[in-house]
Amino acid sequence: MSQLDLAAINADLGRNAPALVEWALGLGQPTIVTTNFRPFEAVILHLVSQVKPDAPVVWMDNGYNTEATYRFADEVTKQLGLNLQIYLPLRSRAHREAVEGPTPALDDPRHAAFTEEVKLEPFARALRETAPKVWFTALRATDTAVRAQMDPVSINPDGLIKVAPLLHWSSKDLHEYCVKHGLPNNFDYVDPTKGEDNRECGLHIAH
Ligand SMILES: Nc1ncnc2c1ncn2[C@@H]1O[C@H](COP(=O)(O)OS(=O)(=O)O)[C@@H](OP(=O)(O)O)[C@H]1O
Repeated sequence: MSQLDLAAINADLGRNAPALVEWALGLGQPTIVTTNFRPFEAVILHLVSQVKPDAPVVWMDNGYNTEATYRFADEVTKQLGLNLQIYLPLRSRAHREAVEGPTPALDDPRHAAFTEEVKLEPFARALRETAPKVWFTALRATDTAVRAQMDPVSINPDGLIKVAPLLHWSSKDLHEYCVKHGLPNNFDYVDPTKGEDNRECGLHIAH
């Protein structure tokens, strides 16, 4: 993997999502797609599952999703026949809230531990158990300032190849893809670890 010419791959395929997906899957390496089932997630799930129907789709269900998100997760999983692998926090939401109360606010010192418990630890566990060499996300340059600086393909210090085929897509592009392919969408999405939009919670930065 160390021989990959990232600059050439990004230049040649970075703005061609289907070709980038084909290239990454063509490496023949263990692969995962992560999704939080936020708006437009059906696009990355469709792109990958069309080429590799059994690719593990990893979802950390933090227990705080909206009913619409749970319904969307079930609908898109069924429609695309996804190999969905759900990772849950080690403690239930009911247990946590009974002893610690509701979700801590962003400026609460307990917020970091909350994020670790409901998102980061389950993801670390998912990475250990699925041991991917290729990791697809639907990160977009417009999400945050950090993502605006990213390349569609990068390699983390552990050698994991991170692929973001939709990095340069607009919401209009994503919407049109959904319409063209008859894909469902979900706009009623909240992430309890983020108090505001455009905030990084450390999952993809840490990996
Ligand atoms: N709960 C959950 N389950 C599975 N995968 C998840 C989850 N939260 C984040 N992600 C993956 O990380 C991508 C970035 O999401 P976030 O912006 O929420 O996370 S972070 O700020 O990087 O921590 C996010 O981007 P998308 O691919 O667009 O969904 C996912 O790939």
